[in-house]
Amino acid sequence: MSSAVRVSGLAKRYGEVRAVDGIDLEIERGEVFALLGPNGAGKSTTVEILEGHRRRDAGRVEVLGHDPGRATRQWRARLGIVAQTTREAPELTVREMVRHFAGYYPRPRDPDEVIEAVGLTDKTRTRLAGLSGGQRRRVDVALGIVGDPELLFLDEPTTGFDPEARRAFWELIRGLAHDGTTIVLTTHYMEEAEVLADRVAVIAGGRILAVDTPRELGGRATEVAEVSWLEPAEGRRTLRAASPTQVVAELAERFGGEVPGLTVARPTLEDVYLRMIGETQ
Ligand SMILES: Nc1ncnc2c1ncn2[C@@H]1O[C@H](COP(=O)(O)OP(=O)(O)OP(=O)(O)O)[C@@H](O)[C@H]1O
Repeated sequence: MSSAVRVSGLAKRYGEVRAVDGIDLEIERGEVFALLGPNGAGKSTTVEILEGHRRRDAGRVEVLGHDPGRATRQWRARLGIVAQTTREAPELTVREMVRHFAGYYPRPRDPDEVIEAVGLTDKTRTRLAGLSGGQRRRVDVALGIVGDPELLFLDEPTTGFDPEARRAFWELIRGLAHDGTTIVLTTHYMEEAEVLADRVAVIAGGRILAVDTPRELGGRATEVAEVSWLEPAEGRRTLRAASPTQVVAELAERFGGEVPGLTVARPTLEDVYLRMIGETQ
């Protein structure tokens, strides 16, 4: 099967600012792909070009087999977009808004099922103006998926969510991915990328610094680990170890069982990400 997204040599300038400066990218169908990068890195510009909402200066772009620069209605109907929250139509109820959007698509999902999927069943008859910020964001997600898209763009989808709502949202996205929806996600939450993404791309200054699985980005999986434990009468000891399992086995033997306060840690996704970004500055 062809890729969902194929990009080569993509470039976009705003005056002197090179917002996107030669990006190559390939996203498989069914993949959850996260774009990570600091403010102003070029993520939104890239995504807007993929969505057909912004013109590019150079490069080849194919999204679901078509050039977004020549978007048709049929092609657009195959995409779902959850951009930043709009404050449109505050007088409509949740159900009215979702039904209204369903009408734009040739084969929409059932609006009430979508409302249930985003956890707003008890707010079905509430006007948008009466929702909290996190609830409004869930409506945005409902509008993005009601067309049953093949490819879903999520721009910082869980900003303003409480932890429970965020976890419920992750379940929802995992369900969509499981059913074959390709998902392109931008986020500033490393945990979100770690939980959801099959692969992440780190972008800074309009360029891609690395593309890998969250687990392996920047050599995370093989990097030296830190083994730490509580040594009686001494306090916490920490050892850097290329073979942490060996160190733990030796400790277990010496303590004759449970090692007090034992932790084994490798760099988090955030550690690796910050190091990559730091090296570009
Ligand atoms: N319409 C515009 N006109 C002029 N400059 C722009 C415009 N949109 C973006 N830029 C600039 O292009 C660069 C990339 O911006 P972009 O919005 O793509 O970054 P981003 O990675 O999405 O950032 P954030 O995480 O803050 O959303 C920035 O330097 C920004 O100031």
